[in-house]
Amino acid sequence: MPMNSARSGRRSALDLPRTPTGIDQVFHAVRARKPRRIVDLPAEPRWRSEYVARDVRGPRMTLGEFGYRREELHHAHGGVDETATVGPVQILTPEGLDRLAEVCDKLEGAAGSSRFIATRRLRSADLVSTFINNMMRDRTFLLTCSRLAGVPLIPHPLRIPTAQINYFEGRGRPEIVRWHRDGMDYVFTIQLSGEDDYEGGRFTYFQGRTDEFTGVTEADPRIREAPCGERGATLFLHGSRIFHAVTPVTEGRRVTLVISFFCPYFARQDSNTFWHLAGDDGIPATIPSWLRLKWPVRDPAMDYSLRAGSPVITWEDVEGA
Ligand SMILES: O=C(O)CCC(=O)C(=O)O
Ligand SMILES: [Fe+2]
Repeated sequence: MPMNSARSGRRSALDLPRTPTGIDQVFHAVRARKPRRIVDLPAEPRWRSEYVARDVRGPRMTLGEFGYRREELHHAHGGVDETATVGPVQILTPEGLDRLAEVCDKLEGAAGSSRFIATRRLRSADLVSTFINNMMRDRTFLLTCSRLAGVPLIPHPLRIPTAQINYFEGRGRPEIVRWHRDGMDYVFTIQLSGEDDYEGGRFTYFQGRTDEFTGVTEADPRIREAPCGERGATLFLHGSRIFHAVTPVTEGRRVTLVISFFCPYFARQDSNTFWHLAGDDGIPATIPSWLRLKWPVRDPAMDYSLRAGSPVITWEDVEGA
């Protein structure tokens, strides 16, 4: 079993609030503001394909191990999309990680507060950072992510949620990630700080179906902690099917980059909902993105790659490892 049970901090993990749903989600959508644009962009190092680590492999859990039945999962290309978690793995070389951490540090001033899921975050980081944009659209990086998840992946065409930097500091109001499931299906979280840099900040998840989460108690052994303390630790999560949260950072500073991908072949099964997105970005910003996601296409790999400004990744590419 790749992940350890959360012994320490289990109590505080379940004390975390849950992301609003239903009518509360609509209130968030009405109040939420479109992500800010920053005018003075910091100078950045150049992204290089060599920053992608070689032969990235890690422990994997299936959605079956979370209680999902095969018939509930996406089927395509003779297989089942059943990867629940992979990792943590080191997806970047030490130098690549240093450069990415530098880039994310410099963007902190542009982060905005939110009470929806993560307390302080910068949405659409790839629209302001050429480094992150190029990293996410690098064919070697995309193939590495696709092979970890087992399906062809490109950056999500919704654009605003596709690259989010979360910042946590242990002073003032506690900075957390509420219990939530992501709107996104294919989510990689890269730790840009190491556990020596902060206290708290545990990545906690529920190893059960999302419809079993309500009413879960502190003693439930399915509340677990992912061992993501190492700097650079990258965890893949089938985000829409797994409840997860981050406990408050009580001291120091924790920074993560959360990148969300899209499988063009499963475009119709994409798990995002309009109100989940609008809860974070507001209604006006969500409408055009939503149309771009839902508009039918003829050739999914090609057409969605155009929408996401990404190289094309096909099933054949994933298999040709
Ligand atoms: O910062 C983290 O470790 C996880 C963040 C997360 O789950 C999210 O932003 O959706
Ligand atoms: Fe999340």
